Amino acid sequence: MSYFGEFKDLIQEGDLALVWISRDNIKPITVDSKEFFNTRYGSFPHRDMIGKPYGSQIAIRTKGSNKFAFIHVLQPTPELWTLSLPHRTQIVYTPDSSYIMERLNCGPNSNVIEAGTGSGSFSHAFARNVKHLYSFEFHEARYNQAKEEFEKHGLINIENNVTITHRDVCESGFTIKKGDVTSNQFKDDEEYVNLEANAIFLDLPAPWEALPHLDTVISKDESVGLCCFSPCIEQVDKTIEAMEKNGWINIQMVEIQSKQYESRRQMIRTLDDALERLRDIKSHKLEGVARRKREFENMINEEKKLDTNANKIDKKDISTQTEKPTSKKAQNNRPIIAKTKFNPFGKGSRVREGDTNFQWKQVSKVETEIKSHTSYLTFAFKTITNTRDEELFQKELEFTTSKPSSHKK
Ligand SMILES: C[S@@+](CC[C@H](N)C(=O)[O-])C[C@H]1O[C@@H](n2cnc3c(N)ncnc32)[C@H](O)[C@@H]1O
Repeated sequence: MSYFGEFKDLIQEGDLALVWISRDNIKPITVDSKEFFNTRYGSFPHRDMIGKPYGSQIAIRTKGSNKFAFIHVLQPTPELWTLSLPHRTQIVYTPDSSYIMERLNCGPNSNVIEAGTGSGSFSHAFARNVKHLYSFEFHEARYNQAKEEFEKHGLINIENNVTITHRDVCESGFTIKKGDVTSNQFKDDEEYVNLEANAIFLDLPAPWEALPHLDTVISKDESVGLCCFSPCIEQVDKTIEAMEKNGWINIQMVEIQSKQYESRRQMIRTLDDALERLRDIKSHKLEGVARRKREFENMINEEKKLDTNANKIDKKDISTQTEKPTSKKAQNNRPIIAKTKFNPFGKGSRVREGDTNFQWKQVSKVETEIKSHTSYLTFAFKTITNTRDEELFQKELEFTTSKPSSHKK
């Protein structure tokens, strides 16, 4: 089983762990007892994490204050990796990848082709769920980075359920043979890899160029699913044309719009509330005008008094005596206005959500920050061998007809 799919209880030296700072700030670390995880709130020693269960909260005292700063140390999963990985390209996020795997019937018997590998976001999700992933990337640096990462994460290991190949799939197709730049370990008598793919995912700028190469590497005896991931509708149009030309059927285009809803109560505001609010604003306005007038008159009076006194004192004392009323002083003279009672339109004292003195209705609030790379997903299916296996069919028929029907009385 791959490292990403292997659950462990305790954090250990050398582990790849994900540090959760906030929902949109998750950082990967390799646990090393001599290292620190630095944040703007302070440094978290890795040694404080070792031996603690995954999911633990680690706290430190913040610099120069008596407060605490917290992080949580989590075990990597494909979903968390997607949120924390170093981006080398645009990536596929979980709302899309989970839907695609479901539509392509991915499971423990699936052999999947993925092109291109990019940042390996989707590769991690595929690797956990399928029998074998064949991933292709034509950018040399990205191929090397992804290969190294897959090895480190245990995706390319003894069980070997991921193969990554350096290849331009539009030009050279998907066949993997001895001598190719690939992570595949060929046996002595092996010349080719028999891909027998039954699910294909193409995240390429021109999937219509790669599509004609698929027939030689897909499984012949079952329905094979294909999904092309393209941001522009013009690309979708070209892809559909190529799918139809190459015998792919049941073509359907889908776009995932992921939204999260939060259920909460909202106060019901009536017309009477609105009228009361308007009266409130009007009275505040009048109070304000009267107050400012009073403050101005006070200031003039103070100045007059000071002028009279100034005639009686020495010149050298002037600087200490001529202090005009400051705004602070004016503020101190301000009449204390009684705190307004709650108004249901915003300002005023706070009311706890659901307070039984008010009326509430149930609403849903949309969270806008869910990450998803908006692209069109074009699905199609193909079965190469459509001829009936007569022998198998007869056997099935005999078996079905020989069974006593549960409907017969
Ligand atoms: C958008 S990224 C894929 C992101 C990936 N699905 C993920 O979730 O991280 C597209 C990748 O396809 C690669 N690519 C583009 N054309 C290719 C081709 N003809 N053959 C192989 N890889 C190709 C690019 O180098 C790039 O890394």
